[in-house]
Amino acid sequence: MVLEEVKPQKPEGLVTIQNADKVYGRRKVLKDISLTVGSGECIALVGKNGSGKSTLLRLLGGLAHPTSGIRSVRKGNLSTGYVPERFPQLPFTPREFLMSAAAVGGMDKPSAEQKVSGLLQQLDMEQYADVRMNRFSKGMLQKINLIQAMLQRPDLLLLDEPLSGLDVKAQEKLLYLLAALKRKGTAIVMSVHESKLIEEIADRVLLMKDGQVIRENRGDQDIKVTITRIVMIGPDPGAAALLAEHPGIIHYTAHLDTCEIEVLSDAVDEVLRRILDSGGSVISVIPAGGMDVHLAEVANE
Ligand SMILES: Nc1ncnc2c1ncn2[C@@H]1O[C@H](COP(=O)(O)OP(=O)(O)OP(=O)(O)O)[C@@H](O)[C@H]1O
Repeated sequence: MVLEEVKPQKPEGLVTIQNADKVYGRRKVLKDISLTVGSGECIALVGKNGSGKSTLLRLLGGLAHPTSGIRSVRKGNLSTGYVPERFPQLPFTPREFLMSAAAVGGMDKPSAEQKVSGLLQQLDMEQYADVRMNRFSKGMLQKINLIQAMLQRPDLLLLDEPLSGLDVKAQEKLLYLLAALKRKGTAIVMSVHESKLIEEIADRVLLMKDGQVIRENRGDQDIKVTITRIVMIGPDPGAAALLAEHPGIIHYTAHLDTCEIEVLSDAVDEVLRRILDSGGSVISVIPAGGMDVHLAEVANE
């Protein structure tokens, strides 16, 4: 018996960017980016503030054009949903806003009403459907932001920090909605730094630094990408700036007395060593699972 070799199916390319640069003024904020997004795949973009994640999302969505290089999309219609990082406080109600977004997208009124109500309900926003959004909190605005992008079951969903402002319950619901969309074939590209979202739905993780993709991890390569949060005191500003350059660090937030950094877990040992070598002290290390390991407690055992 001859067994036919079954080749794994490559997802259909929805959008491709080839050797793209993006220049703003005299600054090259994206450098030689090449990326194909296949249908139904989920790509997470991680990297420090200013590394180019939002710009790449806008390029993929055709909301910004590459200064050089090419963006091409598959033949036919490509419907795209985009969740920007910040959503304005508009003087409309969610129902007014979402119904007009649906109409602009060509949805008929009965389907739009059904979809809008369903999504508002799923994200616990039904009771605010007719309240003006200029009184909404950041999390409430983010939910409306997400609903407008998911309304028409887009082929490509671009999410800029989708969990930002959402409480734990809303995050869980969003994860569920995104996983369902992905199963139905929607491609998702998201700028993200929560390991929960990465672990549950990302097929590929691209680490960006200074406008370049410096590393790519694929789920099928069995490389687990998890993020660990380290809270520390110090070190002095010079050493802190050097530390922040470490490619494993994807987020660096300085508070009044402490610094909080998010680190790819495989770089944690090296980063901890650097913190201690440069005179900083570590207050806590919080691995992806959310278990808070207090070093002071460990030291006292
Ligand atoms: N419209 C613009 N005009 C000028 N500079 C811009 C513009 N958009 C982005 N930039 C610059 O491009 C660089 C990359 O910005 P981008 O927002 O893509 O980074 P990011 O990784 O998404 O950061 P963050 O995590 O803070 O959102 C930054 O230095 C930013 O100031």
